[in-house]
Amino acid sequence: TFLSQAFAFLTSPLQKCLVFGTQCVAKSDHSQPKTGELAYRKGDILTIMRTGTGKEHYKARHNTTGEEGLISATNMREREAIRVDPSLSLMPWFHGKISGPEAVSKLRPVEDGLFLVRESIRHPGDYVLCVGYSSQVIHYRVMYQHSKLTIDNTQYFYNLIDMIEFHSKHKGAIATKLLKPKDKEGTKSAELELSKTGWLLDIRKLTLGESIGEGEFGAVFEGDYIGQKVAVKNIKCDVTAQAFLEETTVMTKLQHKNLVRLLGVIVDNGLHIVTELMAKGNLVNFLRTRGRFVISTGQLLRFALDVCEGMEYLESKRLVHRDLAARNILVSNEGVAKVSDFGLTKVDCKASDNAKLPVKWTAPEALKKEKFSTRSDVWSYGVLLWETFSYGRQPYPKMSVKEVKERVEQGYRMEAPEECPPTVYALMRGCWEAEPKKRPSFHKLQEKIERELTKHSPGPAC
Ligand SMILES: Nc1ncnc2c1ncn2[C@@H]1O[C@H](COP(=O)(O)OP(=O)(O)OP(=O)(O)O)[C@@H](O)[C@H]1O
Repeated sequence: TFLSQAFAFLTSPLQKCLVFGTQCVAKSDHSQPKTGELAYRKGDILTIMRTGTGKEHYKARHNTTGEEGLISATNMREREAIRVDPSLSLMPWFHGKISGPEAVSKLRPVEDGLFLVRESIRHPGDYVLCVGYSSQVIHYRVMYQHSKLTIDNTQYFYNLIDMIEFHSKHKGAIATKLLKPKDKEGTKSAELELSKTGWLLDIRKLTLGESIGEGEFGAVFEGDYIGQKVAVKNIKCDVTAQAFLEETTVMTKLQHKNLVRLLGVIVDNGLHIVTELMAKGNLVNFLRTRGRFVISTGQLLRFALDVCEGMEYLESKRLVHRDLAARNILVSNEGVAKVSDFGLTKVDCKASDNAKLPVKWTAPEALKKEKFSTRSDVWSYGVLLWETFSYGRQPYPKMSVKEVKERVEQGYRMEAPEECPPTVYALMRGCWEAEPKKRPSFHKLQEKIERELTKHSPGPAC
């Protein structure tokens, strides 16, 4: 509840200026459009293309019909954010380890096509698909073979989500199509929730292009979603997909010019997370491939300011990023830097698993006492400033993670990058104060960077 209170959110009408790509929901029918206007029904999702003739008018595209036309912003609302809710599940029909008789009792009264999946007790690691048919419950053993799942040794699936999807559309080797999931008590279908709130996109409208990056959990592809360039992360493993669902629900609450925007998700062949395309890739590669002869100090300051503004917004939502680093900053086609990768983002809290922490970026109190806060994000921001002004170098060069941990604890701090303005180095040192309270806020950092920026011309966009 504390999480949902923190995010009690947004069904307000749209008053502010809408940017390209914003998705909104129609508040009522508009079935008799005048020439040039777009027809839509209550609940339809529209994508803003550009501002129209009047202040409240926008050119928009209908997400289902693909038609374009003018709309009035007063008749639209922003898509609702999804509450962070641990009961949201991509597999609500998965009941874990329960026995056959238990499964049968859950499926009573038996209906044709009513189903659930359980983990086999007799064959640990295998699953059982239990389906109602002709007043009986049939148990199909799902075997794990060569890293894939199969019931009949002819159809193979990457994960349970895929298997259920397939048999909802085709009978295949089983007695009936899967018609109705029997949800586990206490779970809510994420797919239904995403669909109700307008965040579920349609795979038929997505065209995938080339691979543009490799994340820890899968490749990222360039794509097109009804005319908008997008980036798509596909997560095939269902357990990982479930974990990413949390990152995604956090992203539904965030709308800021310096945060990579979520456009929606697709549940098909695992989970597809669709975000705006950041054509110039991540900041580390961007800086390394261009270097100091191409990118001016003014441009570096511009990036630093962009990130700072995005972080100030996150702070205003009481969110802590916990993985702020130049590799998680992406650069748009227009050269705007935006914060991404909200995988570890949490409301101010203790870490639950610090084995995976990015040590070179993490504040000492977060490493030692698991105390994450906006001020520990400020520490990471200092390291990000260092990476930026050294044009994408690895921080604490030549030092091992263990060494960094020990020496930083004893007071060691990195030297200024070559040709770094002294005022910027002073900011880094401020971010690296051992005492979190002594570190500047993102607001203060923003003011200082803005002041510094007035001394440098930003230079041409790279
Ligand atoms: N929206 C995007 N636009 C353009 N490129 C992107 C986008 N998202 C990711 N990429 C590219 O793909 C790479 C991998 O991104 P991804 O977020 O999957 O990596 P990651 O940091 O390992 O994250 P995770 O741990 O969440 O998998 C990025 O470094 C970037 O180059």
